[in-house]
Formats: sequence, structure tokens, C-alpha cells
Amino acid sequence: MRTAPRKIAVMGAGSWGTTFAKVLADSGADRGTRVQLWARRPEAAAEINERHTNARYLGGTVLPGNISASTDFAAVLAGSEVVVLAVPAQTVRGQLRSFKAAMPAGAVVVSLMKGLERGTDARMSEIIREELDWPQEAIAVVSGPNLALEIAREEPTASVVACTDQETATWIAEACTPEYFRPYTNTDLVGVEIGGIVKNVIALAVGICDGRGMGDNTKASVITRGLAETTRLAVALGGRLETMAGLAGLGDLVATCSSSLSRNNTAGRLLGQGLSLAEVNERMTQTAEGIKSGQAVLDLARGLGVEMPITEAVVMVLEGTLSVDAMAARLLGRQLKSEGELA
Ligand SMILES: NC(=O)C1=CN([C@@H]2O[C@H](COP(=O)(O)OP(=O)(O)OC[C@H]3O[C@@H](n4cnc5c(N)ncnc54)[C@H](O)[C@@H]3O)[C@@H](O)[C@H]2O)C=CC1
Ligand SMILES: O=C(CO)COP(=O)(O)O
Repeated sequence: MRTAPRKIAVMGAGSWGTTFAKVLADSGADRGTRVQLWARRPEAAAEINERHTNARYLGGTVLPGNISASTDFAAVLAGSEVVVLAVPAQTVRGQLRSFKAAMPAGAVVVSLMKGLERGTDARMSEIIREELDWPQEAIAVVSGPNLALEIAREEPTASVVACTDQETATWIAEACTPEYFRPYTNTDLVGVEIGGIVKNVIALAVGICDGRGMGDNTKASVITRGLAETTRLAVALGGRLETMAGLAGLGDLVATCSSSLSRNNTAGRLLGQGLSLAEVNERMTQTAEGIKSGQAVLDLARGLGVEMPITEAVVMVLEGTLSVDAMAARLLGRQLKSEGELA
């Protein structure tokens, strides 16, 4: 059995990167694990090292002493047995190109990101494989109902560690098991990734409904039909139906669509209140992946002949070809069919 990782690199010191670093550091504190965060801004690295906080993202949360930070990515990567990626999805390909020469051989690369690349429709695990030429069995994804701020406050949360290799998934899960965080493993990497990507787009739709003053029937209908279209896409890509009923499917969808902490839900609400996309983008200080991933999800679905009416309506609102008022009528599709139909 593999021993606990001694050194873990977390690339990206934003909301989730910093919180997940805390999860790993709390989990491995008594096993000698050290977690190093790569931060872009020197002030952020200094604050983490000197005051053990990252106030811009996590307020007063005090980070454990076995977390340090640096702006030197090569130093952070050197000797790490696990490399966690927590940067905005649309930037990851470029970042991996700069990290490549410094990547520690044999490390497991873990994606925390919930986005699909525009232009290529690539999932994050596919980009990691392509850009780093990394073995599939050493690429994992962590996804689930994981609003960072709640986890930073140590509120009990479950999640999923997915990898096509069960042993790798188990090893990573063992490295992130502080009392407040319970990871389950899953070998359905595709299903877990798709669940995390599409729920952001559905959360935009629910936020728009909320912003227009619509009530719980509408939101529950959009969430449920949102899960149906997410499931169609995941299954068309080879993902498993059961995954979509689990934490990375239904679980994350419910958390994101009901939480005011969600950036995607918040962005949707602002659109629903009548702000333009430019105005919404100006207000958002953190990443709302659905805004950019929506089009990629739709392109991927169209290529596979999968119908995604809610995603389509959200994309039209984002590109300005459908008003939020007209969106309501389109949200649930018009063609009558049986509820159980996947196709
Ligand atoms: N915050 C949350 O509750 C959760 C977020 N996620 C996912 O984690 C990923 C990262 O999200 P967050 O940490 O929340 O985002 P964030 O916006 O809080 O932080 C992003 C981090 O990436 C850094 N970064 C590096 N290169 C960048 C570039 N070129 N442009 C912009 N920022 C750059 C930023 O400095 C910042 O530290 C996203 O894919 C998100 O969907 C997943 C689960 C929970
Ligand atoms: O992924 C998340 C919760 O699981 C966070 O959602 P937002 O990116 O919308 O904040």
C-alpha cells in the first residue's frame, strides 16, 4: 500500500485551491504531509506564509501550519507526489505548457476544475493528458457539492474522487479525509467531470429564474430537467447513469442551484435582474465557469446529437440573442415526451 504523500502542490490560491489545500493539510498533518500553494500574486503568498490567511477569498479562516505558499511554480512542483490544479478552466492549457518542464515525474495530477474548454470542447482531464502527456491512471478529478466557503468553515461535506484507476482514486481519497470532508471514489471520470461542468450552466438558468422573481416550482423543474440533459450528455460520452444520481451529479447540482454562495447562481441572478453580461462580468471577482463553458457544452452536445434545451437557452441569453423574459418559455422545451426518455 502506498504511504501518504509527503509533499503536495496546489496550483492556484483562489477560493477552492486554498480551501482544498486546507483539506489536504488537515488530513495529512499527523502523517507529515506538507502542502505548498502556488499563488500568482506575491502579496497573496506573503499573507499565507506570514498570517496563515487568504482573506480575499476565505475571510478570517486560519490555514494550518503545514501549508506554505510561493509564486515560484517550479519550486512548488519540485518533489511533489500529488499536483492539484485549481485555476480557471479556460487558462489551464496555457498554464500546463509553462509547468510542463517542471512537472515531477510519477506524480498524480488532480483537477478541481469544473469547466469545458471553449473551441476544443475538451474536459480538464483530457487537457492534462494532452499537454503533459500524462498517463490516464495518474489523472484524477475531485468534484461534488463543494462550496469552498462552507468547507473552509469545516461544515461536513461529501465529495467524489474520480480516476479510471481505482487504486489511484483510493490513494487520493485517503489524502483528503479530515473529519469534515468525506470523499467517495468513482472510476467514472467522464460522468464525474460532466456533472461538475454542466451544473454550472444549469445554476445560471436557475439564477436567472430567481432574478426574474420566479418561485420554487420553476427552479425545481429546471434543476430536474437540467439533470436529465446532463445525464444525456454524460451517457453519450460513456459516463454512467448512477454517477449522475450521486454527489457529482445531483448533489452538486442541488448545492450550486440553491446556494447564494455559488458564483454561477449569483451571475445568473444578476442577469435575471436585468444586468448585461458585461455588467455581470464586471461585478464578479471570482470564476463563474458556466459563463464560458456554456457554449462548449452546447457544441459538444450538438456534435453528439444530444438535446440540451436549458443549456441552449442559457447560451442564447449569454450571447444576447434571447431576452431573459423570452427564456422562461423555452426553458423546459416544447416537444411532449415521456419523462423517462433519455434520448
Ligand atoms: N470555489 C468553489 O466553491 C469551487 C470551485 N471549483 C472549481 O475550481 C476552479 C477554480 O475556482 P476557484 O478557486 O473558485 O476560482 P477563483 O476565482 O477563486 O480563483 C482562481 C485562482 O486562479 C488563479 N489564476 C491563475 N491563473 C489565472 C489566470 N490566467 N486568470 C485568472 N486567474 C488565474 C487566480 O489568481 C486565483 O488564485 C473552477 O474551475 C471552479 O469551477 C470547484 C468546486 C468548488
Ligand atoms: O462547484 C461549486 C460547488 O460544488 C462552486 O460553485 P460556483 O463555482 O458556482 O461557486
